Amino acid sequence: MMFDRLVAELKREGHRRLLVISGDEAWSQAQSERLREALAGDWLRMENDAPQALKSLLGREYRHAIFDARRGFDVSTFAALSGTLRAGSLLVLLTPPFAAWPEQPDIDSLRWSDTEHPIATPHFVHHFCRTVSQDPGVMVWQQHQPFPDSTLPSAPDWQPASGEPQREQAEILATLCQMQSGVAVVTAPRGRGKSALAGMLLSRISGHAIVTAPAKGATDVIARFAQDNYHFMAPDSLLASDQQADWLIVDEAAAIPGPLLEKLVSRFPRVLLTTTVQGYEGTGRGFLLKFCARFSGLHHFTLSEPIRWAPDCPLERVVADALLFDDVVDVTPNGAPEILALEQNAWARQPQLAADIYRLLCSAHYRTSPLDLRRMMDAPGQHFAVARVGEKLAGALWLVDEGGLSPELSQAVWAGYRRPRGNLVAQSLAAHGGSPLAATLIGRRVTRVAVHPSRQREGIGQALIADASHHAQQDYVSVSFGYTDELWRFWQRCGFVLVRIGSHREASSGCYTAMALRPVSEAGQALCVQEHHRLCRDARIIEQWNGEKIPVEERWETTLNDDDWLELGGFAFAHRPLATSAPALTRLLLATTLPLQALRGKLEENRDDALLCADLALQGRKPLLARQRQEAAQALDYLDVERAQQLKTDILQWQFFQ
Ligand SMILES: CC(=O)SCCNC(=O)CCNC(=O)[C@H](O)C(C)(C)COP(=O)(O)OP(=O)(O)OC[C@H]1O[C@@H](n2cnc3c(N)ncnc32)[C@H](O)[C@@H]1OP(=O)(O)O
Ligand SMILES: Nc1ncnc2c1ncn2[C@@H]1O[C@H](COP(=O)(O)OP(=O)(O)OP(=O)(O)O)[C@@H](O)[C@H]1O
Repeated sequence: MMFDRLVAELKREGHRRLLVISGDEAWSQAQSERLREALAGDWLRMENDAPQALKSLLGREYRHAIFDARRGFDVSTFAALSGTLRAGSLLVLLTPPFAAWPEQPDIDSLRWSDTEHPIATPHFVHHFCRTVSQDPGVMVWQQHQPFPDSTLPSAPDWQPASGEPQREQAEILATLCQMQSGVAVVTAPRGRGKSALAGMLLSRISGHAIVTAPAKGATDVIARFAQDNYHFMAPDSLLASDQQADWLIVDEAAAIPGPLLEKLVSRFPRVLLTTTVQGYEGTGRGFLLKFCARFSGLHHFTLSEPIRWAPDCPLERVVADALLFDDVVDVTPNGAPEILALEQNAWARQPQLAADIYRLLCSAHYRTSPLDLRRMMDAPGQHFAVARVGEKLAGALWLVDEGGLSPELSQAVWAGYRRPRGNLVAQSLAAHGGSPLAATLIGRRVTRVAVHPSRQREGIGQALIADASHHAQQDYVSVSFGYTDELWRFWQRCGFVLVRIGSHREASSGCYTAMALRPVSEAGQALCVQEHHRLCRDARIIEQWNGEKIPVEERWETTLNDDDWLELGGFAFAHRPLATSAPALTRLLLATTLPLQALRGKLEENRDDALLCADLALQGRKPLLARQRQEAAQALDYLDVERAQQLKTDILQWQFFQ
């Protein structure tokens, strides 16, 4: 009965609330089941094992839900779930007993910590428990304790929206209806009426319009408001078709891969994109930073008043507090900054400062999500630095330890036999570079760096990086970033040397991945020189593969050297990828007159894999690659059989790694 009254009160006020049930398995299960029986609703139930759940939650609505975080806490899905709940809903969160929780391994950590087994996440758990315990809007029900007092000061009655455009919606509609051409974007947090607005636009225009979205089920609200003018097509079939229309409407645009979206947008005279701006993956802010930045005449609108629920909703507030969704960049930090290095215990000792680091990185980086928050808080090997002006942040830097693999494992990574999790740059140096021992060196990778927009180009970024390199007890500082000329200029100014450019554009950013090093020790210096030299020597071939100009001094050579022999051994006798070995293979082909059809077809004639397979009567890519490896072995034997056999014996040893 008590819950009936609570829910009736929430409905009257238009609010939703969080109920945390914390106790042992049997007790918390029993309480959640009792609640479910007592209250009518959808009672959507989720736990950590639903990786696809997040996308399916955008644009939907439910009454009441249970999130089971007892084994793992996927906070992005938790936040997404909270956004789907209608006014008058409870979100029930099941957690372990608070006293045991900080030490309990969290299976969600397997997604963001490069450890073999799940780890305990004490910093996050303390932060979360502190947040919910201090928030009067949250009911925390602990086993062996009475149900908490659930009363809050009474809020006014809520008037749900009538169906007519709300004030903010009406203003945007008026502008959109006048728009002759161009791209408009509407961003807002959850439940502000973005989709309804898109539907209202459709019902008001006379021309033909197409709606697209990552999932059709998520466009119900648009369809409802669009009346008769609703024509949905999935993004890929729309791209494949030659459909024309006066308007293209893209709902949840940030969840569509950038390059696909770009092609779609360029085909229609008027485009409306809507997207959620809240920190979980695949959503908004990054979309604005990265995708929308390329349209000069972009019209950007925002909606701030919630419509799915009333303003000041207790559930919305606690989720934003727990996941640090709110912005900090509005305040300009004036004055000379002081650089300060911080370790992970800052989350316990100076939680406000640590939270500000995350917020600043979020506001500047299109990919920063709650996964990063959890990684920053509890994954091993994380370090930070800030440029601080009083209590405010002008810049923040996040670094992670890498490398230090055993020689055996590093060689196995070089040969392509092993690819353990983590160590992004350190492993890449071994897997794609010239030195089988590269991953034994110790590096510190810059995961993210950001300077407050009003304080950029003052040398703060450079000072943060210089300080990190100065403290480092290691061989090098590294960075992996989506290549743009501006960013590369920054890294160059920070003393970094380019060592690798990826062979594929990243789907999310449309950029090639670049890796660069700033050597610290002598061993780091030697590795840096070797890899940079290799890049210069191979640049011409890499450019042919990815069609991009590589910003290094090209030093193409046609003859095979010792590095090439090793590389070719790795390709012929082990599992080095073709793209990595392509420059050395190109030189190998120049050194022999053997037919080597599978290699020449690919590297000299640039033939499609399918055609090549048909010509050579091979059943697909795997047999083709096996043939290419055989041909490389044959050519090495032809050039110097003794050397080739010795190389083969050495490299084959590396697979017997325990
Ligand atoms: C792994 C990663 O984090 S990669 C992504 C890096 N971060 C981002 O892109 C977030 C948004 N950007 C930022 O926060 C900042 O612009 C940063 C971190 C890239 C640079 O920080 P700042 O403090 O602005 O750079 P700083 O003033 O130290 O620049 C040093 C030099 O780098 C070069 N540089 C920096 N920014 C730029 C730019 N936008 N265009 C061209 N050159 C640049 C310049 O040569 C500059 O020296 P100058 O101003 O005397 O010509
Ligand atoms: N003007 C309106 N009158 C009546 N109901 C409205 C109005 N605008 C929006 N709604 C309703 O409010 C709810 C939230 O709207 P909508 O789904 O458009 O928000 P959204 O910002 O797209 O949310 P999400 O990011 O969660 O998808 C929906 O149930 C929708 O039907």
